[in-house]
Order: sequence, then C-alpha cells, then structure tokens
Amino acid sequence: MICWLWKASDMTEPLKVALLGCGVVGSAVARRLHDDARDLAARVGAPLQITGVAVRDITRPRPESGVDASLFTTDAESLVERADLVVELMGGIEPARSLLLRAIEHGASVVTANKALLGEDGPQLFEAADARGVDLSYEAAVAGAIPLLRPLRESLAGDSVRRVMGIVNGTTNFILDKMDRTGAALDDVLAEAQQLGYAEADPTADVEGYDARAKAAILASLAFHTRVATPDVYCEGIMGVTAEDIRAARKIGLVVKLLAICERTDEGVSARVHPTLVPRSHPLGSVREAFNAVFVETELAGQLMFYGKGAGAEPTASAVLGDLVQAARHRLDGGHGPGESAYADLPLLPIAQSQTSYFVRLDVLDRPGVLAQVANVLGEQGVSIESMRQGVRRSGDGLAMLEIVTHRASDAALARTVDQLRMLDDVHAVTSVLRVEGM
Ligand SMILES: NC(=O)C1=CN([C@@H]2O[C@H](COP(=O)(O)OP(=O)(O)OC[C@H]3O[C@@H](n4cnc5c(N)ncnc54)[C@H](OP(=O)(O)O)[C@@H]3O)[C@@H](O)[C@H]2O)C=CC1
Ligand SMILES: N[C@@H](CC=O)C(=O)O
Repeated sequence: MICWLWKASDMTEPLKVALLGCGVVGSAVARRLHDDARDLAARVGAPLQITGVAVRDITRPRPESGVDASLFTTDAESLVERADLVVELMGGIEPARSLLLRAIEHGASVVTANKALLGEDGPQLFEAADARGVDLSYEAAVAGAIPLLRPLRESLAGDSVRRVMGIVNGTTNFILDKMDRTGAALDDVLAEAQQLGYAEADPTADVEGYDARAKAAILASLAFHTRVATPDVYCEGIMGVTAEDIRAARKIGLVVKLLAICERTDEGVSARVHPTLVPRSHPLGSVREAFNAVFVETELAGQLMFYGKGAGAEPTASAVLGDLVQAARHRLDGGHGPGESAYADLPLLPIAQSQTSYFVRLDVLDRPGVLAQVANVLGEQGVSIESMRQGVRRSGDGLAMLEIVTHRASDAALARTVDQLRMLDDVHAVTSVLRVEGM
C-alpha cells in the first residue's frame, strides 16, 4: 500500500484547468487527469480540476476521456478567462493563437503541443507569456513523449549546443523504414501507414516535411537561443525517394532517413529538413518504425542521444502532463519557468552555404573515359570524391549506373556540379542526389 506524505488538509484550493481540444491527445490527457487525480494532486500540492473542455462538436459522446458531459463547451473564450492553467490541444493556427494569447492576458499559464503554431508565432507567444510572468510550455510539440526540450532549455543552459540532428516525424520514419526492410515503393507503404493510423488521411504535412520543418524551427530556436521561424527552415519531403535510392544506399551500408538538422557555426545558424543518407551504424540509422530520435552535440557534454515515441495519444499526453504539473507547481510557489523572449538574433544561413557529403547516382554511357569525364567535372567544382562505383551494365540500353559519394561540399558547389554533369554527352541522366550525414 502506498502511504502519501501529505494529508487532504495540507492541500490548497484546486487549480482550474481548461482543456482546449479533446481529440487523440486531449482525451488521453483528460483521462489521466481523471484517473490519476490523487497522484497528480500529491505531485503538484493541489488538485488539478478540469473546469471545462472546448471542442467543436459537444454532441459527440467521448467516454474515453472520462470527462463529465456537462463540461464540454464551444465557448472556449470564456473558458480560458476563468482558468489558472490552459492546455491547448486543438492544433492549427486559429483560434489556438488567439485563445492562448487571451489565456496569457488573463494570467493563466499555458501548455501546448502545437508545433505549427509555435513554428509560426512562437516569439509573439513567448513575449506575451514573459511579460505577464506566466509559463508557456510545449514539450510535446517536438518528438512527442521524449523529454528533449526541457534538457535543451534547462540542463544544457550552461553549455553551447553546436548541432541538433534528428528523426522528428514518426510517419515518414515508418514509411522509409518499411521501404528499407521490404524494398516496397513509397506509394504502397504510404497507403499502409494510413491504414495503420500513422499518416493522416491527408498526409501532406508529414510526407512533404512540413511537420518536421516546424519542429526544426522550434529546436533551432531553443538550442541556439535565437529566432528561427518555420519559413526559415529549408525543407524537402520524402515523395522523391525511390525504392532504387534505398536499394543503392543499402549496398553501401547507408539508410535513408528524413532528418531535421540544426547547426550553429561561427557565421550563424542553419536549419534544414530533407531525406538524408546515414550509415547504418550511426545511432540514427537504426531507428525503426515510427520512433523518433534526436542526436545533440554540444561543446561540453559532447554527444547526447534522445530516443522514444514521437506521437500517439498516451506518449504525447505524458509530455503534456509533465508540463502541466510543472506549470501548476510554479503557480503554487509564485514563480514561473525560464522565459524565452530574450533571444540573440543570429544570422540565418541559406541552404546554399550548408556543407554536407552527397550521394549522386547517374546513368552514363558504358564506354571508356566516362568515369574520367565525371571525375573531372567534380574536380573543377572543387567537390572531392570519397568513393565512385560503377554498377552492373544494364541489358540492351548501353547504359551503366555510376554511384558517387563525395566529401563535404557546399550545397551551391554540388548544385553547380550536377548542372555540369547533366551537360555531358556521356551522362544520360542524374537519377538521384541525396545528402549524406554522420559518416
Ligand atoms: N496526435 C499526435 O500523436 C500528436 C499531436 N500533437 C499535437 O497535438 C495537438 C492535438 O492533436 P490531436 O489530438 O492529434 O488532434 P485531434 O484532431 O485529434 O483533436 C483536436 C481537438 O480539438 C478540437 N478542436 C479543433 N478545432 C477546434 C475549434 N476551432 N474549436 C473548438 N475545438 C476545436 C476538436 O474538436 P472535435 O473533437 O469536436 O472535432 C478535437 O477535440 C496538435 O497541435 C498536434 O499537432 C503533437 C504530438 C503528437
Ligand atoms: N504526424 C506526426 C505526429 C507528431 O507530431 C508524426 O508522424 O510524427
């Protein structure tokens, strides 16, 4: 039997919690607030009482949430004005932004999982929260259940983060991993991901990289104490990744992952999202199914790896509830967490300046001298070759496949190289250009 070191008489008045949204994540949060009320009250020092739940459709039964039907409302505005703590799990930009600003204005601390909103309007929200002296917490917005943002904000506050590189979208990792293991085409695996509920009916935000781009903006802002907004992040999704790319990568010990890469150099900061080849032996190379993993490199701590579930009702609820307990504790002790409105304004580097290795695959005429011609173009553009391999000659068409892995080169130099290669008579087609990291 558990003996708590507190008595009911020690407890202060309940803290009023307004829940905005009762969908996948919201209903899991509500269920825990209901089922674990006693434990959570002990951890906070006061009960957390749901005073209302804003949804679009109040007629829909939601027994899974454990919320009394009388608490559902469509009047989210009045709800946030009466709350001590507001948990926003509606998603989207509006009305989430206005409701959070209104909650802050009325002195409530707020918790959100809304990466789309933070990537677009984070600074406005942080400034409002700092000015009002309340918490704005968002651990669930990047990599779901994984405690990642708090370590970046607090544990590493005295260190200097140089690089954050990770798999922050579970749907695309599921798709790429399945393609890698089965050799299937992207379209077939995407259909399966939708059937399994990983990808939305409209999977655009996942497969086009937009979800990862918003997360990269949040990570870069936090890691480098600067402002990076979603449009500042270079973004390529996975729709162009072919079964042939994956097969060719596999042959040379590499695997394709959609990575968010945030870097700080002496010149400034960069953030990018794109399909990336990583060695299978790299910690990110072995991340399977819909899991997330983020690799952080700092000056003092060195390399750190964060791994776990990046989405789903209960994993995401874990991060939301952690923020809620923390904000509730601050509420009781009269303080608030570290503010985020005081940023450096570091220069944002364009993608053309980013440096990485590349994998380039070409169909070339299978005749003497073609390798030399190709190597010559790379040499002229200052792109150094790490390995060059001619694949098996294909039957009948007189073409051979040529696969090149370069040393690190700038995006601009690689783009010029590819343009030049396309102009060679003996190059039939450039069939693939993928960035390589972690070699
Ligand atoms: N699902 C996941 O695994 C993860 C989600 N997130 C983030 O968490 C947030 C919530 O996601 P999720 O639970 O999946 O979303 P859902 O679509 O499942 O739920 C959204 C909820 O918000 C309500 N809602 C939406 N718009 C309004 C509105 N204008 N007024 C009132 N209520 C509204 C909906 O009401 P109704 O039910 O009546 O339609 C629904 O209850 C998003 O920001 C998402 O990006 C973050 C990490 C992982
Ligand atoms: N669609 C996202 C959900 C969590 O943010 C993903 O697949 O990771």
